[in-house]
Amino acid sequence: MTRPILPAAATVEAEQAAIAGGTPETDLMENAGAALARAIRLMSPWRPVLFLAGPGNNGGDAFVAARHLLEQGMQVRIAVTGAPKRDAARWAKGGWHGEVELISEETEPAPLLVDALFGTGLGRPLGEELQAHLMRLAEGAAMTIACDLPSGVDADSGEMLSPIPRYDATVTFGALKPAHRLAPAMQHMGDVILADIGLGEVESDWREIGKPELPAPDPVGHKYGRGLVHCLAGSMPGAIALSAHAAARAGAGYVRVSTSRMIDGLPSAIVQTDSADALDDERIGCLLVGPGMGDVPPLLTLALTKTHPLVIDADAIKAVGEPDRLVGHDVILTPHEGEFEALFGEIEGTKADRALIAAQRSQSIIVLKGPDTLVAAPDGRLGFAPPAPAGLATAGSGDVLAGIIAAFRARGMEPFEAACAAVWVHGRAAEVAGPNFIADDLVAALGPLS
Ligand SMILES: NC(=O)C1=CN([C@@H]2O[C@H](COP(=O)(O)OP(=O)(O)OC[C@H]3O[C@@H](n4cnc5c(N)ncnc54)[C@H](OP(=O)(O)O)[C@@H]3O)[C@@H](O)[C@H]2O)[C@@H](O)CC1
Ligand SMILES: Nc1ncnc2c1ncn2[C@@H]1O[C@H](COP(=O)(O)OP(=O)(O)O)[C@@H](O)[C@H]1O
Ligand SMILES: [K+]
Repeated sequence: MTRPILPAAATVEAEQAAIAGGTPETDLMENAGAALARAIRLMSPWRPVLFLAGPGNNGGDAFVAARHLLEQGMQVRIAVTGAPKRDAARWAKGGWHGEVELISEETEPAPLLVDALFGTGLGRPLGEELQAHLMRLAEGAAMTIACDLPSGVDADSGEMLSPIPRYDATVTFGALKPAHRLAPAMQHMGDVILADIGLGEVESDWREIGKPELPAPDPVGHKYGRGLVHCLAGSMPGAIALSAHAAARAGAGYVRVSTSRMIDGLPSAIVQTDSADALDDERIGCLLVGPGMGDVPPLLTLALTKTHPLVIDADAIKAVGEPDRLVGHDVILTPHEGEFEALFGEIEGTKADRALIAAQRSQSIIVLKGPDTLVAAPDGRLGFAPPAPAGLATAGSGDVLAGIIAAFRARGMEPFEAACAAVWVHGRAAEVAGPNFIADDLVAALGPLS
């Protein structure tokens, strides 16, 4: 099961629904604080802890967690910004019988810092002084954990309203928030641990992309049944060669490239053809256009005259012109930010909003790439990629991703599922490939993952 992701307002709605269903708010906070304490014990059983508690319910969670840890014999201190402003937080503070410090220059760091200043309720940047205390106390700690979100992060956009330290872990409740999987905040989260606090089954069209279930080869199937990927080569055939190779290693039964001249270095198993008729082959499970296309827009036009499922990448994205040209086709588009803006212009909102609006306008699956890749569907589904190595920022890695998507689509996966699965496999291939890999190494890593 993949982990649900909810924007801040929807999190509050889920919380309110649980309360309306008979779970008191204080029970939710008790569960959150107990889960935070359990995570702390698992990660660092005996380090003395300093909790920083803010005025809202994020701070309330800290008082509950501190009580649990003290009962378990740990050394715990708690330092606050002031008095709690919320009923549940006041209740939580009432259950704490230890000392309470006021956060100031005098506050001594501890080996383990837990930041429970602000969570989903952060409405503005931290005051300068508080922000400086947070940084100083984080620097003085051997390990840092954020309660729900690092304080300073906008839960929905992943923007940092104030600078924040890098945390070893973030413990969140009920559902992930978009910021856990959006740059720049995501790089500061460490491991993101999701705790069940009694909200029940959280329904959301937004989910973290998890390990996919790929279709198993039919024991009595043939190569076309395993998926025929057809690639259109353009003026720079090296890129489509990478895509074709990736498609083959990602389990397509047959990979073919339309090219007017032989491409060197492609495995012999990949068929090269200059026959125009090859494109009318009804067995084609996915047609890929764009990698290395160069300034040859008729290639995209040609692809759009066919009814095969399409992956449109790289130069071909810029050649689309108007998003509604894609309506009525079965398309997965794989833009990076530059290609996205070239096709869709400037769209207001968070990265999540922009990807969903683009999916609506083009009636296509949008794979909006970057360190925080998103997969958006016109029906509102949104997949958030788990973190992947920054080494993916290397020439040709996008071509490899396009080839994997085409293979999974040709293998019969539904377009949104195929794109999500490919993004997951691409990220794991980068982990397997180790440091300083080149795009060809990603291809080599695909076999066991696909
Ligand atoms: N959802 C759930 O199911 C559950 C949620 N839980 C927990 O609740 C958290 C959300 O709690 P929350 O809504 O009280 O907000 P929170 O983040 O504590 O801060 C708001 C307070 O800070 C203030 N304030 C804001 N920005 C500020 C700034 N820059 N500088 C100074 N002050 C600032 C703001 O007051 P203001 O001054 O704006 O009136 C307000 O008083 C959530 O992250 C999770 O940990 C769990 O308990 C269990 C169930
Ligand atoms: N810093 C990063 N961390 C993780 N993944 C990244 C990072 N930068 C880029 N990527 C991924 O690498 C791939 C790059 O694709 P693209 O920009 O099309 O490059 P190219 O055109 O060189 O193939 C995308 O899948 C993108 O999500
Ligand atoms: K926090």
